[in-house]
Amino acid sequence: MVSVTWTVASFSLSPLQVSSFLVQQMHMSQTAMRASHKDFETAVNQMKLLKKDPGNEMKLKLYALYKQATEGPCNMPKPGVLDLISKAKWDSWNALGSLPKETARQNYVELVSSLSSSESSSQGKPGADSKQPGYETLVVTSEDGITKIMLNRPTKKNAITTQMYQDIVLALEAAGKDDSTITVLTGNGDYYCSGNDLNNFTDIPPGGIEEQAKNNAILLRNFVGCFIDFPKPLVAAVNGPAVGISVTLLGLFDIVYASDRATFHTPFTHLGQSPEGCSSYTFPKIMGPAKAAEMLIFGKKLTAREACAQGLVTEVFPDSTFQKEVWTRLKAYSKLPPNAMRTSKQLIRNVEREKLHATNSEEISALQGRWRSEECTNAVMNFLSRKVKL
Ligand SMILES: CCCCC/C=C/C(=O)SCCNC(=O)CCNC(=O)[C@H](O)C(C)(C)COP(=O)(O)OP(=O)(O)OC[C@H]1O[C@@H](n2cnc3c(N)ncnc32)[C@H](O)[C@@H]1OP(=O)(O)O
Repeated sequence: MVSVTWTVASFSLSPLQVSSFLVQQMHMSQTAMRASHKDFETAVNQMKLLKKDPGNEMKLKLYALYKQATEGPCNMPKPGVLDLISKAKWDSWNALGSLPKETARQNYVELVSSLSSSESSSQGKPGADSKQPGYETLVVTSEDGITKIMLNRPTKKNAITTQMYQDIVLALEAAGKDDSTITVLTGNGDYYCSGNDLNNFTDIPPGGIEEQAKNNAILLRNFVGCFIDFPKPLVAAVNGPAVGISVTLLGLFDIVYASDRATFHTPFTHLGQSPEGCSSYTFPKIMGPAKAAEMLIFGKKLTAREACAQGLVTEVFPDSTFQKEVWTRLKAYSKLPPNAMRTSKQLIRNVEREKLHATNSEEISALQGRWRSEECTNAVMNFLSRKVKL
């Protein structure tokens, strides 16, 4: 896939953001020393050396300032509403109005300088997203007969990128074949997972939205299929709030342990989308049709205790002892005879394996329609431009 992104001073820009910050930028440096062309060039080169992605919002600000500094006020025709990326670029640049080139240059230089210094002062600090060799955004460890797959984008609430869907599939395939007896999925940081990374929708291939919907459908079918066919006991350790696909998939796990800080939210309608992860089948079966409808159609958010009362969660632990209690319990389970556990899991899954795959296909074909809809486009744009928070 060729991703449609903008590259400004080495960063690809794929965001949707109309920021009031840009307007503030107009006034920010009117009294500051003017940056020379040389300072500007140095800042452009400095951007190439930054190790950490500064985030979409910042990249968008830099894009607009760069264009203003090099070309002056926005002179392009306004793109159509469905051309998400071009529209976001246009909005950002246009918001700078008649900001003089020198001021834009100065603001760009100051912004890059603040990014460079915050990067050097935060190096090595805990809490930042870190990369493990092999996987971009997962930490996979195997110990005491347990393979742990930890989502590792804490600063983005462990939102699942396209790369991450693929990495999770690879990690599950490897875990299914390794020596461990149990596999656990969990999250790093305060969230378990905030669901699909909505920026995935801004990565538009040459074939446009149609091709994007087809690619997403293939990705999702394979991803959910891996959970349906996973051969060993699969446990979710839900360490914090869970959103979207990270909630729907829980119906395919064998055990779901949750911290009492966790919440369970499936805001599909708000996003102009429809349920996935086989939840249109598993949720009504687990909690009954009325409760399932309230979650899947109306986006009702459940607390951990409510989710437990409705059968989606196996057991809730106090957040302060969550890790200790869960891992003690799992270590004990991991010593049980592995083949007997696998056989029991297979017997349970075989009863409905075909039904689950059929549900996966049906949900994905409904979603393909949703992804092409204006409801979905507008909802994603709203989130990425921060007009609403779910
Ligand atoms: C291709 C296959 C598709 C499969 C279909 C899947 C469907 C779903 O999963 S639908 C659910 C999608 N998820 C969401 O709609 C959640 C969106 N996120 C939020 O509403 C909020 O971020 C929050 C409630 C999860 C957390 O709010 P808050 O505590 O205020 O933290 P921030 O919003 O500041 O988040 C920090 C940082 O993380 C970014 N982020 C969080 N979640 C997502 C996400 N799902 N997609 C993209 N980005 C996300 C957020 O934008 C912030 O980034 P920066 O502003 O750059 O710091």
